[in-house]
Amino acid sequence: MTHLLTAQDMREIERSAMEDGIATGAELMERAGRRVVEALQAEWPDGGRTARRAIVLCGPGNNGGDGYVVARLLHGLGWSVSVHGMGATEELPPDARANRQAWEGIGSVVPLSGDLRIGQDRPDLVVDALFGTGLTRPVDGLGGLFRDIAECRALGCPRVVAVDLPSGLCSDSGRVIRAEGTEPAEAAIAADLTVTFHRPKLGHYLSEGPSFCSRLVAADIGLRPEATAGKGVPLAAARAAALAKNNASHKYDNGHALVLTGGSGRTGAARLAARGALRAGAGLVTVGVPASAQLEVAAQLTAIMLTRVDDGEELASVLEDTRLNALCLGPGLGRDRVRALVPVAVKAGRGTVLDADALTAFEDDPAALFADLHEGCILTPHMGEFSKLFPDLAAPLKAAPESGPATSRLDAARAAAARSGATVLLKGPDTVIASPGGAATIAASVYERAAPWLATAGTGDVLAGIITGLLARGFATLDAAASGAFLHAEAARGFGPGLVAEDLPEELPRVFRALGV
Ligand SMILES: NC(=O)C1=CN([C@@H]2O[C@H](COP(=O)(O)OP(=O)(O)OC[C@H]3O[C@@H](n4cnc5c(N)ncnc54)[C@H](OP(=O)(O)O)[C@@H]3O)[C@@H](O)[C@H]2O)[C@@H](O)CC1
Ligand SMILES: Nc1ncnc2c1ncn2[C@@H]1O[C@H](COP(=O)(O)OP(=O)(O)O)[C@@H](O)[C@H]1O
Ligand SMILES: [K+]
Repeated sequence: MTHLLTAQDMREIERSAMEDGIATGAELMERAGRRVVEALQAEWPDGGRTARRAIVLCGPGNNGGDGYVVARLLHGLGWSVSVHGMGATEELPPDARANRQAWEGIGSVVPLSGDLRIGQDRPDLVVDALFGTGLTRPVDGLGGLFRDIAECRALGCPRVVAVDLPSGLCSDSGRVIRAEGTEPAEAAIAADLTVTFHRPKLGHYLSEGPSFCSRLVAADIGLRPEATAGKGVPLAAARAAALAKNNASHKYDNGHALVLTGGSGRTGAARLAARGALRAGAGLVTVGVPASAQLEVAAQLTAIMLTRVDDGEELASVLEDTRLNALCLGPGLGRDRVRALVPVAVKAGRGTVLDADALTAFEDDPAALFADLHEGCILTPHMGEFSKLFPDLAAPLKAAPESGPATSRLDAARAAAARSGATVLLKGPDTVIASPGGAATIAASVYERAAPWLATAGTGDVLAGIITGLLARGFATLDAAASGAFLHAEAARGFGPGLVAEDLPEELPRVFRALGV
């Protein structure tokens, strides 16, 4: 399982490797530079040409130090290399200084100026080794150069390789550190290939990170895997063994999910959720309908059952059947039904997914919702819904982050979980999931797992249903949310272009089979 690290985690791992004599800083830097060169050779094997030209941009810290190693190695491979560096040699940290001096035995270091324009030179490659995990404030005075690089890159030349992290990006949040009023494109360098070391960082997966990294390689620099134990946030995955059904089980062993719907004409969302719950493997799924929608829903369902739930009292009486062990409220529910049903549902103490209307209906008084939430509850907002329930936590995500580490979507989800007492799943290509105790996971549909066809109406309803189905099957809360988000994205990837929400539940059997369930 891949764990995403913070910059602090990485510094600790590096420090303990040096203390334990696993490697010196100089060795790690040499390996880092070498891995970058190997990765770019593997990425662009068209390098048979002899007269290749690279511009290497080196910052004032150890990221710059990696850059001087890359410059030296490319030179050794016959590249024509020009190096533009920040800071005076004697002010660089020791390993970076030594590598700059080694480069100065080969070529010169031109002081980096914001007036540099690579368009005139047309290099084949730009190596961005300005800033990595140590960026703490907006990059000053290089906006023109960054724009120039972006414009040339858009024309197909040069290729840009980022050392560890695209400069300007915050390693912990994936957000571009920039002054209010500046554009991300003038505050960070977008890369074609990003080569990071040991393990990916949170910033490679969150927010703008993937679009600035483009492609990500995590290269081994000889740090021990054990050093990472207990650190980082796992990427969500699903386990075949947990998803398999016991051969001796009967339907009630796999739980009974209840999905509440709104009135006539707005039952599609709950039906999508119910289908998601059924395909996720719940033993039974029932839709709770008001009188006005009974015929409409009955005409549309077959394997899914139906029960009348007109008000809170009826819901309480339906929930006397303790075999109903997982509830889903929100998709298409309507504000009035939310107010009537959500308090009853939450007080019943079952695994409960609250989505859509069940969140926004509490916009005026989120505390009224939070008062009754318990550890079996999962809130599944997208950013708009999140902003309504947690406006103060959403605000820093909307403002330009002027210092690093910047508040991340993960920080916001963790704070929301702690405040609400429920697991919070904040949706997006970088879905973050946090439980009230602080445990978290990231279900990212980025890089080779991109699932852009999920951006269509109703897919969130299916996600709520899949998670409800897993809760019904007995998955622990965080696991249900994480596995559900993973399966949902895999279903979208499996179906591919043209996906609409209805396709997602029907794709799940193929996802299970591919996982070896
Ligand atoms: N950890 C590991 O295991 C390994 C790490 N390795 C490499 O080290 C990198 C981390 O190095 P790092 O800590 O020196 O930070 P880095 O990103 O070079 O920047 C810090 C410098 O920039 C400065 N500075 C910051 N913001 C600025 C701004 N806006 N404008 C101007 N200056 C600014 C800051 O100055 P200060 O804030 O101190 O004033 C400081 O001088 C990491 O990304 C990886 O590439 C590898 O060698 C292999 C093993
Ligand atoms: N570009 C994207 N890449 C990956 N997943 C996405 C993308 N856009 C949306 N999604 C996912 O699709 C779902 C959309 O849910 P939501 O916004 O609630 O839509 P709806 O309310 O129409 O069902 C979420 O699971 C979200 O994470
Ligand atoms: K960099």
